[in-house]
Amino acid sequence: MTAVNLGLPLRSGAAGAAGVAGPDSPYGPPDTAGRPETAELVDRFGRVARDLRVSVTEKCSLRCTYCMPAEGLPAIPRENLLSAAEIARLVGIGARDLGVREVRFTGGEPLMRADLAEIIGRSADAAPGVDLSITTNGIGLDHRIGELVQAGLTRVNVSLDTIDREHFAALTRRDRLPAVLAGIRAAHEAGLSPLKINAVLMRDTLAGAADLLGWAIDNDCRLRFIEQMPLDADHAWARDNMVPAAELLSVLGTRFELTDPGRDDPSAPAEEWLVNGGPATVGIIASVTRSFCSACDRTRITAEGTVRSCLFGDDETDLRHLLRTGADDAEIARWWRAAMWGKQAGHGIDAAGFVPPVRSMGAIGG
Ligand SMILES: Nc1nc2c(ncn2[C@@H]2O[C@H](COP(=O)(O)OP(=O)(O)OP(=O)(O)O)[C@@H](O)[C@H]2O)c(=O)[nH]1
Ligand SMILES: C[S@@+](CC[C@H](N)C(=O)[O-])C[C@H]1O[C@@H](n2cnc3c(N)ncnc32)[C@H](O)[C@@H]1O
Ligand code: SF4
Ligand code: SF4
Repeated sequence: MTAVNLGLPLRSGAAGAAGVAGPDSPYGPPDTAGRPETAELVDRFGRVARDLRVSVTEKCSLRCTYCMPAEGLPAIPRENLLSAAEIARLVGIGARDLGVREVRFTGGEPLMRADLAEIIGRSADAAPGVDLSITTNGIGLDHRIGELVQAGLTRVNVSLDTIDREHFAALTRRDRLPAVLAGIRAAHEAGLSPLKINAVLMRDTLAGAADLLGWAIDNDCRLRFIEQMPLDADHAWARDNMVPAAELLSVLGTRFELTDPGRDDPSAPAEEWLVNGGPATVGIIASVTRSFCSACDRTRITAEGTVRSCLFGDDETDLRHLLRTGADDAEIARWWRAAMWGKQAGHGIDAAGFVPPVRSMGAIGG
């Protein structure tokens, strides 16, 4: 798709989207030739997106080396960020008109939005009965958990790569491990369950992986390791250097007995293993070596209000313009469906000539 600017900065902007299609584009809407007449978010490969991930900010309290540049992402101008009311309107359209069944708020760091409780509360009103969760680094969660749960938050995933304080500070460029642990404790005390922990698997974290799993089991957390993807802002990822799931399994196998209970949901990114016969588990999100793209059920909205059909797909479709120029819900739903019809088959990391997307993980929303 040719890059089309609708008031969003292209390539040079806050988060650097590559190509943005939208309603006043001279190129018109995304191509929908062959799309069946269905309300749902279907694509050319027969997949249906029902899991919505909404990025609410590019800001973050950490600078994880596998995600952000040391200086953070360029700030998105305030007027380009979706408001709480705009986010809730899209969540409502997704749930009511497009078949969305669960919504996850992410970022950047969602807790950096002072109005996160308002975002969740308005979304709960707009989409009653839909699961509303966050993926967070946990910093400050202890101070916010009450208002978030009251607003309608149903679940929390916290990212934590190591329980060694010095190692944490090196990986995240911030000495904030105690704050993350306080956030995890607060989520437990608030009764949010299951509490999942995401750890990015790297050469650097492999040695501490078994310790992290032992800690997670002792602290009633469901740990999942994520294969590192080429979505770091510094472009340091290298296929030859990444740790594949199989290597992790053999390392964990020296301390724990792992059994594979079989994958029950093919579109869930994590494959679960029973630890020492269960009930404890460890999950592995093998995005690179055992990709789940063929069963992908995700649709994404960026903090600036564009639909991003795939983590690795730079073509985006601008809904913010529609939201701000009086479009009705049916028109917004039509554009969203069109955007998803064009979703690519998969990440393509193993294809010859693979080029990472322009936006990094923190700018897309994990
Ligand atoms: N390749 C790929 N990876 C994804 C996708 N969604 C999530 N991931 C990876 O999985 C990690 C964990 O995602 P979470 O935000 O915890 O979401 P989840 O695993 O769907 O969460 P649960 O529903 O709680 O299991 C992300 O940080 C990504 O690294 C996706 O659509 N594609
Ligand atoms: C981008 S963060 C946003 C939410 C929040 N700041 C957090 O860290 O949970 C979402 C998830 O993406 C993961 N992530 C970031 N960069 C990644 C990469 N290059 N490969 C795999 N996962 C990555 C993080 O570990 C985190 O679990
Ligand atoms: S992974 Fe999350 S916490 Fe770490 S830099 Fe990226 S957005 Fe921030
Ligand atoms: S890389 Fe794209 S197609 Fe594959 S699972 Fe992620 S979002 Fe879905």
